Amino acid sequence: MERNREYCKVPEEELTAAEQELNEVEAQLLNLSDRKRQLLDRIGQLKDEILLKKNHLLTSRDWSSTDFPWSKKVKEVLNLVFKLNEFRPLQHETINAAMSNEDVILIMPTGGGKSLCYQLPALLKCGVALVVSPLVSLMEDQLMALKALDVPAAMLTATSTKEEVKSIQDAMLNKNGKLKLLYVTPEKLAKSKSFMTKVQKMYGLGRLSLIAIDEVHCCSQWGHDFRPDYKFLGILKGMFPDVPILGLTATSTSRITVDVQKMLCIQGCLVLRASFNRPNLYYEVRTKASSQEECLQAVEDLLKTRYCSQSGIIYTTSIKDCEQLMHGLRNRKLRVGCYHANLEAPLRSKVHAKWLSGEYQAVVATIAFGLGIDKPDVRFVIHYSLSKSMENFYQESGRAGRDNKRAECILMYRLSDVFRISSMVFTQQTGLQNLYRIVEYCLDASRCRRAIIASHFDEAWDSQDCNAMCDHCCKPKERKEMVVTSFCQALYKLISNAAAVDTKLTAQKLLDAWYGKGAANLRDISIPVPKFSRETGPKAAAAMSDKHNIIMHISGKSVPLLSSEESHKTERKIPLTSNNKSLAPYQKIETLNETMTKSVSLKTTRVPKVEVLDQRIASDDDIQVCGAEKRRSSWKRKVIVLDTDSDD
Ligand SMILES: Nc1ncnc2c1ncn2[C@@H]1O[C@H](COP(=O)(O)OP(=O)(O)OP(=O)(O)O)[C@@H](O)[C@H]1O
Repeated sequence: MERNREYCKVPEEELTAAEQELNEVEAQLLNLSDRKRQLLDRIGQLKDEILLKKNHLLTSRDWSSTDFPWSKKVKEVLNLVFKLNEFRPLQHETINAAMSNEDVILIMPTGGGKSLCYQLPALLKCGVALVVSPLVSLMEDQLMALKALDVPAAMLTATSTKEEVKSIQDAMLNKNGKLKLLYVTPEKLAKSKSFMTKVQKMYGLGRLSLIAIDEVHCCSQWGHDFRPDYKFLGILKGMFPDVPILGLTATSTSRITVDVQKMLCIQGCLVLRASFNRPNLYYEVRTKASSQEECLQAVEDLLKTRYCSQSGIIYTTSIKDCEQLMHGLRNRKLRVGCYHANLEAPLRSKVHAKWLSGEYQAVVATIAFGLGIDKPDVRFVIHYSLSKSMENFYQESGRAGRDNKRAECILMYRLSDVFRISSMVFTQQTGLQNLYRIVEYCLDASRCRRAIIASHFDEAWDSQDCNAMCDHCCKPKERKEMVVTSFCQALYKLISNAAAVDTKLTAQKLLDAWYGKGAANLRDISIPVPKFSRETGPKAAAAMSDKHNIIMHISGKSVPLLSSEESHKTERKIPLTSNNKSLAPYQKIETLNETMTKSVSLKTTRVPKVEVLDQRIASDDDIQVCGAEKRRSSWKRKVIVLDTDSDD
């Protein structure tokens, strides 16, 4: 009996001891995991510091010096091979950095002369430079220009013949080969193992002189042009650590640049950024009429008077618009051609050639007409509807005035185009965000257009820099600020009313109801008719929807309004019209019936953020603060500025 009790005591004691030890181990684990977290944080910080230090060191070097061992040769090649007298801003710096085997990201506006920055070092260095370029047509243009200068260059694409591939691969590995530049698409690099093996061999022979990556912003998901195959380029630095990488782009915000550095594993590299200001470009935003006829008339007037016998481009959003506008203008006896992705390549080349020769005054085009356009005397670029992002707009409008003479960039804005484009872009990761930046550019009724562009690209701006080269600085409008609380409440109420009676609500119907027009069951007599004109109404509505973080998604003609937090979750619930091909993948997810696909039930959408925001903007103090400090935070979105056509 006694022995038994003793026997029981042993496991009890052991259990207590084990539990105690477990507690101690857990406490230690907790301490260790705390320490692990601290160390990881610190390692991250130290890595950042090292990168920053490296970047400061790189940035503080005088890259424009003419005392580098290769400086004399650089000047000679510039004059004798490229037949140029002087460098343009940042070209010399980039070339010196590439010659020093540093990785560089060069951000230089379109037409600034980026190609020379890798072509010239490629000629000076031993071996072959690999140039990654996104478009075959771009590569062809480059090869043509290099051929004219007698520079040995070649390109490899998916359509290169076996013989071409063989002769290029031989040239890559031949110690005495003359080849200096090899253009390839990112797809070729990503998908052709045998080609990558040849590049590795070339590297082994010390013949890979540098890697230039054109349109490098395509690496970043934050960019407007993300290309999945660019992701593959991330392995290059690891494979060829001592070969300098030169990333080139015309458009990159700081966020995109950091992302690109990460993707390419060249964090802390030298970043050279040329000014985005194109002093010779005049920027203007015009209100676009609602009828097709009036829009055509407006473009006709511009082409026949202001731009009479001048050359230009008219950008449209869709192929259908492009063709319609071209026919409309031709019917009005204007010499225009159209250019879009659905045309066969020979036809596109023909249109391009006719435009270059002056046979066509303008090309009506989609964004397919862009990369590689190098006509110096483009005097106007008209955006027949807004672009999908500031980056797109800047790049497209930047095709004007490459000869540095005055040229004009006119954007025709109307609210309904915002709806159309948002339906095209809302499935893209940053599609709506990007679109709203350009909407802000259009809606801002007083700020210098160039200042908006500069701030978008994180460039310092002085109000004197514009030199009256935008519609606002040229003719400053009287500025009026309004508190939009009551307007938000009015719109919210109208939307709620429509939801209550389960009625479809289009943007037009919403505005009609606000102005006391349209279907009686959508109107609300308790809501005062706005005192500003009907033309200003859509601007105000769009300004509020954006500035108050209510995002408009369009599906067919319905306009659900969502708070930004909810938009992501709710996006997939938005039913789609069957004719909206770009959104087709989501249609598979949808189980909604046909009637639902034609109308978005407002009950399923979430609007109430308006009220929350309104409470916060109810104080006059708040409004003054945000008026004085517009960029401070989301609270900047409290006041909208309306056109002077408002009578209030
Ligand atoms: N230093 C220079 N002096 C005079 N002209 C130059 C100089 N550097 C480049 N150019 C010319 O400027 C034009 C544009 O150059 P390039 O095509 O390299 O520009 P880019 O920056 O690549 O433009 P995009 O982004 O549109 O491709 C070309 O006609 C080129 O010959």
